[in-house]
Amino acid sequence: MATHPTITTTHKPPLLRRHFCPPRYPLSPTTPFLTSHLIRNVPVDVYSKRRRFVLVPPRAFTVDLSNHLVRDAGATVLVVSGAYALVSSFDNLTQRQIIEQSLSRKLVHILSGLLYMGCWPIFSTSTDARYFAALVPLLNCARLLVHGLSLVTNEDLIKSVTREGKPEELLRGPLYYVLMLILSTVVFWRESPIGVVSLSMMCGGDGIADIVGRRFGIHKIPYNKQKSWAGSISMFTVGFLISTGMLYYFSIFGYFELNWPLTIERVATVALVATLVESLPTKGGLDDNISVPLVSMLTAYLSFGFQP
Ligand SMILES: Nc1ccn([C@@H]2O[C@H](COP(=O)(O)OP(=O)(O)OP(=O)(O)O)[C@@H](O)[C@H]2O)c(=O)n1
Ligand SMILES: C/C(=C\CO)CCC[C@H](C)CCC[C@H](C)CCCC(C)C
Repeated sequence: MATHPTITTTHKPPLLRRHFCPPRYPLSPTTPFLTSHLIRNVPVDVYSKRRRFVLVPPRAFTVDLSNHLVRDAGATVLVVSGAYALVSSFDNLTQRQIIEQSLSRKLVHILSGLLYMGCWPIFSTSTDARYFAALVPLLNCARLLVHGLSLVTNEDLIKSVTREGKPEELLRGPLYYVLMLILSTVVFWRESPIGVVSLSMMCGGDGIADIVGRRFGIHKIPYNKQKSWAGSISMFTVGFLISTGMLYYFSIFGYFELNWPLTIERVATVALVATLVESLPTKGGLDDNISVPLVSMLTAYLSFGFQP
């Protein structure tokens, strides 16, 4: 039989947490665990003073914790399957010559990161949720390494995400891309506009610059004959629109509240700086999948402030 005190109150858990978590213990989704730990180890005098509040059976918290684990593990499996399905679908479209390999690569570039972010609300509110989410790009990172180093051959992956069909290409753009997804998920997650805007610029903005620039980029940028006005203008416009749309999406879930006139100015600044950096000549220099998200993070950090 359980030896814990019985529940004799109608107070809801948040109230209990307030009583049992002194200010030095942050109220976070892991608080239930800390709370049950504190209750069991609470010194006797404090315990007796607050006897009427020593009410929460640790079992309830264990169930709460395991609910989060089940939900996050399920969400991870779902998103990993989604990533696998996306890459296979584009391989299929390329094989059937419905789209060119270069277009497939850019569509995977645009869609995978944006859909990945779009899935973030599926994860629980636990503080560990971001690490479960980061497992998705991490597994893809391992997949790129294994195939990029030719330890295993997978034509699907190579055909849908490389330009020339060489395995070693997986170790450049696609690898940097998933590394940026991991970085942003772990550092910013869905609670900060910084990560959301930076990934939107990398996926949406940079991806569209290539698609539009290759097709309509007749007028080249004076300082970089490889890039065009059409590519850069579309990067700025689409990057700005996708970033704003993503921020709106996350604000609907209540992850952050934004002052919209100010947010629009800030997103426009980030989009402008990212577009300028993307337009620079980078022969042998930093890949756009590193420079665009990093410079966007820095600009967003300076304009939004850090809200991890
Ligand atoms: N601002 C831009 C960006 C890209 N492009 C077009 O898109 C092509 C690919 O650009 P980019 O992605 O920057 O080139 P790479 O780094 O070589 O390719 P990738 O990022 O796909 O590895 C360019 O050759 C150019 O035709 C453009 O016109 N204007
Ligand atoms: C071609 C790419 C970059 C070159 O600029 C992108 C490579 C993408 C990866 C191989 C796959 C990444 C998958 C995402 C981490 C998860 C997507 C999940 C979603 C539900 C489809």
